[in-house]
Amino acid sequence: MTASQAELLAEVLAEIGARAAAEADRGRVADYIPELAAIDPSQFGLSVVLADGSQHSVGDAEVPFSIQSVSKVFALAIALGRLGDRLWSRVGREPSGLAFNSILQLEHEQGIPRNPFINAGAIVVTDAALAGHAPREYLGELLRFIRAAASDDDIHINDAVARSETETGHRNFALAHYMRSHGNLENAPELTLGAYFHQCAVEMTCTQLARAGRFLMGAPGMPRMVAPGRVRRINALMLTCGHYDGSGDFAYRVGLPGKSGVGGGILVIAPGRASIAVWSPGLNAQGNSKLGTEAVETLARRMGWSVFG
Ligand SMILES: NC(=O)CC[C@H](N)C(=O)O
Repeated sequence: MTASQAELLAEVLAEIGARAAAEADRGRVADYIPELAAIDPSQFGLSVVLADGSQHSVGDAEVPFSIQSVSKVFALAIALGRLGDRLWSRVGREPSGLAFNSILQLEHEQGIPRNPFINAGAIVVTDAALAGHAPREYLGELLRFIRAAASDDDIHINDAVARSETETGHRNFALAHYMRSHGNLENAPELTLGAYFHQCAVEMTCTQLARAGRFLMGAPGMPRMVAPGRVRRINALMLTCGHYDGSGDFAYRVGLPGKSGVGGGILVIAPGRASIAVWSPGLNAQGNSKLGTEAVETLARRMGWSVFG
């Protein structure tokens, strides 16, 4: 990065931070998971790791938050490592055009979820990643993967969040049981969901998450967790499916692969250039961070980082 680009990035981050602090309409915090309903919506953080390894942050970038569905990216990397392309007989690769927790398509499509990033798809991915192992072993592997990707051992699962979701996760239980009835879940729904809820309850800061995303940048010198061809495909799925029924809008506005979570975090990859983590707990109508989306829209536009040139 040249000195003038570094100057531009510093200017853009300061502008994004100031705008986020002043924003009155911050979206709505997810309240269907009681532990998340209590999060203060005034928070905002953003962190960027560049291809030269430098990291640049603004706002509450050191505050841990629940990464929720951003974890689906790491779970997918692990499941693909275990099963390879056999995974695609159990989950598709098409955008769903429906809410993250929708059950609608499963009946028409023989219990095969549209993609690995909607809840139904991620539950199948976790079920596949378990591959005969106990949830505790899988979660250990997931944490090892994330810690190695982030080069940071201080990343943990928040048990209170996992418990809170287990108690209220009736929709996810319905999805899991429905897929089990179609023979698309190998384990008992309670077992797979136990792993899934804990996976969603991983907590990270923006600085940690941006570092954990480095393996998806496809840039020299970054941690190599999966093969380059797989990195491209995970990015393709993030671009087309990473924001549920808001994926088209995110691609249009930001032009980069991204994966959101209902905790208000988004991991965004500028291939070859940057790994970006943004967090603001208030969500838009599709369950994606409102200020987070606006912030990466500004960042990508000002830095010229769209994958579409
Ligand atoms: N969009 C999300 O982040 C959803 C994840 C959440 N744990 C759920 O299963 O409902």
